[in-house]
Amino acid sequence: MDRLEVDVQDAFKSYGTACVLRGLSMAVHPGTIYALLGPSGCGKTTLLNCIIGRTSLDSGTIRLAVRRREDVGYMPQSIALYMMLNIHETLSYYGRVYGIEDEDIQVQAVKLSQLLELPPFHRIVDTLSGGQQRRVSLAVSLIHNPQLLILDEPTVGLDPILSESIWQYLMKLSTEQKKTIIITTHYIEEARHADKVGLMRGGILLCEEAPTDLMLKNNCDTMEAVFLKLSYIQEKNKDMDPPVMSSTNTSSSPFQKASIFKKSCFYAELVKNMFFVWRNKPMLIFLFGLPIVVTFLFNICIGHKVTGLSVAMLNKEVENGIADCDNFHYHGCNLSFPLGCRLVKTLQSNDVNLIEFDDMEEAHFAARKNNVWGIIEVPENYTAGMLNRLTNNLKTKDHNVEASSVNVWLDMSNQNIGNLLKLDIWNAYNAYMEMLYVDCGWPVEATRVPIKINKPIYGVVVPNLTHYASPAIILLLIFYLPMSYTIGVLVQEKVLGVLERSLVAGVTLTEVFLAHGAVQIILLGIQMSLSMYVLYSVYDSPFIGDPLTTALLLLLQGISGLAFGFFVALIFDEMKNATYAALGSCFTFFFLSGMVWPQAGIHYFLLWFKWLVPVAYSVESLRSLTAKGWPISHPIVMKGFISVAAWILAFCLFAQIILRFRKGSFTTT
Ligand SMILES: Nc1ncnc2c1ncn2[C@@H]1O[C@H](COP(=O)(O)OP(=O)(O)OP(=O)(O)O)[C@@H](O)[C@H]1O
Repeated sequence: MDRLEVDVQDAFKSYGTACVLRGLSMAVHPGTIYALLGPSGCGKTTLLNCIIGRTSLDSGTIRLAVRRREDVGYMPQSIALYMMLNIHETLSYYGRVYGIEDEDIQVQAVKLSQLLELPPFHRIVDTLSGGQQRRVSLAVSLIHNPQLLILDEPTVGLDPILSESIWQYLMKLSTEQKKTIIITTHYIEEARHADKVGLMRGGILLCEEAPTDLMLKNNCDTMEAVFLKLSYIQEKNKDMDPPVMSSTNTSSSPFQKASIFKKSCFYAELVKNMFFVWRNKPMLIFLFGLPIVVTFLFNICIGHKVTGLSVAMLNKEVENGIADCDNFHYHGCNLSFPLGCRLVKTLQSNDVNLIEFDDMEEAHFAARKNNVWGIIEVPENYTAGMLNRLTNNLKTKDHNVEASSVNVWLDMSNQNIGNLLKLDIWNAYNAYMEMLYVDCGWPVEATRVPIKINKPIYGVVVPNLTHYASPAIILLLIFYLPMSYTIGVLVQEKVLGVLERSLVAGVTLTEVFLAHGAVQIILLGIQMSLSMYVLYSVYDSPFIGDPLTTALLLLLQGISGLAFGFFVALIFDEMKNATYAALGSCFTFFFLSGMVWPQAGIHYFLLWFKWLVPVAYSVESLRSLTAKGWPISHPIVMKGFISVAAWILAFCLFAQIILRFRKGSFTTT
């Protein structure tokens, strides 16, 4: 029996309930061109996918004379090229994936360029015409001079002259170099050039013969006529003896198991990723610009004193309201100066915009119209009441308590503004009272609340929200930037079919992840430095910890973002779904990270699930590192490191599980 280059026996393959290959057998001899013809949807691509190991058969066997992926050249139906690379980089990438030395790639690239009339090497693939891209795609499948060539519709959309020249080249390859070529095409007449034609319909081969023999046997002048005749016969007999799948006859991968890490593939991926980043200038600006813009905006917009808030003022103890306050001498133990005016002056010096009202009804109306954030009413006998209260202390009568109380109504619909105003009013009261006590030579301590807040153990006397939230903002940034970049790049590679093409060529997902990770770590280092510079140097967020430990925690957090992005990219094949997943997780992580509100205030039920958030423990850890200067051995800091490391491992494990579930959908068997 003749040795076969490709031998397919009783192949069955279904997608769900649709049976695409139904007991198909096919024999391809070495050094020949085999044209696989058939209508759209008859299963040609599925058959080729099974041959090259992109997916596996449900039943049946595929035997190849070649055992290594490097001996197969595959051109998919879609263009499946990296659009950002130029022609030379594209050919070099695939050449390296196949383990060819750079000098040999150069020689072969020049040869293919002449044969296929490729545009100049420096041209970026994205700028080429459809026909030019198809020729580059064909050159990619030939760059390593493979023994077996599998071409899925290489001539589709090409002009007849170019199609003819490609056929001539393929014929030369098979006759002179004894290469075996399997080619699918919709252009049935083109198949006359092949040594053997397989007419496929409804998942089976109607016949397998030399084109001239086929036409002779069927008494037809054209291949089209043969195909029509055989299709008609099959249609008539379709109910007779449908092929039955043998459950015992299962297929295994036709290729030798390759190692999961090859230096050449890693290097090819690494160089390709670097070119990708370098070519994509807008993306680069975004990647480096975003940390700067976010950290600057964060510091500019958050945690600052709110000034200029308007408040309605009804000062009933002076006849002409606030204007009268200017008529009194403010300083000294001047008890004829109405104390309400002291409150007014202190509030004004604190940038509260007091708007005078004579009538309480009007003041409320202004609050309802959102013109003021609250109303302050100083009673008619405020000063007398207050002095009486100060003098009589415990013996103060109720009417004096009433007279010495300033009434305040606040619009608390905005918690922050309401609380800030409340604080302004408390502070103004305390300030004017203290000043009065000093001016009159009374003991100042007597007016203070008898609780002494001493120098803080950590942090500053007046902490600010920016300092509190900065560890969360930097960690979330460092998590999300690599995550979104990874999702963007990998899902795009999947959509374009380039990831599959690389996997078919022998690249493993481990190499993809490591090469991608290596480039990401460089980007991450720059992003981290930029964010830290803005937060800790330009804006002076508290930093008394060890910079190296801090950088290590941030780096690990970045890698966990990268692993999460990889995991999401494996699950979703469409960009929009991956984006939804990223956005959904972003909001969840944002709230549970304790950025807006301390984690201790989160509902206890959710607190049980805090460990499910990859940034939850690291935020506390980073805060302790930077603001408290605790070492890595401190349990709180250590928890952050353990949590991030565990998440990296967990995401890698989840990715493995996804790969097992999705085996055959975009990974090679
Ligand atoms: N991953 C998949 N999941 C579900 N159905 C699929 C999948 N891939 C292919 N099919 C279905 O299998 C059938 C055969 O598809 P295939 O791509 O092999 O046909 P084809 O002969 O190559 O068609 P064409 O000439 O148009 O490329 C089609 O009905 C297609 O919808």
